[in-house]
Amino acid sequence: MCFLKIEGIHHTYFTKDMAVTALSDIGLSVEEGEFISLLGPSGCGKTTLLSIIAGLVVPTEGRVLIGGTPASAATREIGYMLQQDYLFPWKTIEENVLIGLKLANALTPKRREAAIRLLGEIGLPGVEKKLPKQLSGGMRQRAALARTLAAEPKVLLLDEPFSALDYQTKLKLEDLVSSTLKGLGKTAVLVTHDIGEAIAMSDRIYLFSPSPGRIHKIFDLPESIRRLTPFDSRNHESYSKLFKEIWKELESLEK
Ligand SMILES: Nc1ncnc2c1ncn2[C@@H]1O[C@H](COP(=O)(O)OP(=O)(O)OP(=O)(O)O)[C@@H](O)[C@H]1O
Repeated sequence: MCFLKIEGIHHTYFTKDMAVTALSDIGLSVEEGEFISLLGPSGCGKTTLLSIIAGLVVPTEGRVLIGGTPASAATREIGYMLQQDYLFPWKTIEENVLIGLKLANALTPKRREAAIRLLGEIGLPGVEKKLPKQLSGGMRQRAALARTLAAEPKVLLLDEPFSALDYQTKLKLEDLVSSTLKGLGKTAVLVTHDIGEAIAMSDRIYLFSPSPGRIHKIFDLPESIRRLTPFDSRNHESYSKLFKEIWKELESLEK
């Protein structure tokens, strides 16, 4: 069933002395539990589209539906995970993880218990009373994931969440995020510059072209690679072929 629907999105930013059309004629559908990636050259409107899905930017034209209802920033339907973890440095990990629920006046003992359990499940047992500065970069991103999931969003928006991490930590977190989201049946949209990451994590990749941002090509990943973990996908026989195909398309866009 189509869960996240993006219809006829067109967006122009108006500044004092000019207008920049960031997106034109964007339409796509994502089923519940699917993981898609947005890939493309710098400035092709990937972040703008995420902000529109999150309800943070109102598009000039078009609309976003989640489960048939217009998306809005005012609800807890959407979770955002960014390159920086944005944990509050003076709050403990537990306080950070629960902050979204607290602000939304939705913190219950059951949800608190579930959030603490989630911290354990994603490899952070016993860190609840620690401050962010006492954790490594990878551990902080795990805590950021727990904070995002604690609010029980229906759709997760991931804006280059691994790009500030060292390579080994990034590979580990790709596997962790993928298995956690699959386990919970969450729908996710990832923005990345990393072709390998997009292949390893996605069910489908949307390659954007710039000026204005449009969907240039869609890559549906074969079932044989989709059912693997991101790490194993990188070792699958069709990985290199897909990588080359996407790389060639990207190069043609930058000419
Ligand atoms: N607030 C803004 N005001 C004016 N123009 C903007 C604004 N935000 C983005 N743009 C312009 O819109 C276009 C798309 O930008 P956007 O950041 O969405 O692209 P992107 O694909 O995410 O880029 P990158 O990969 O470099 O992060 C660019 O031309 C950018 O300069």
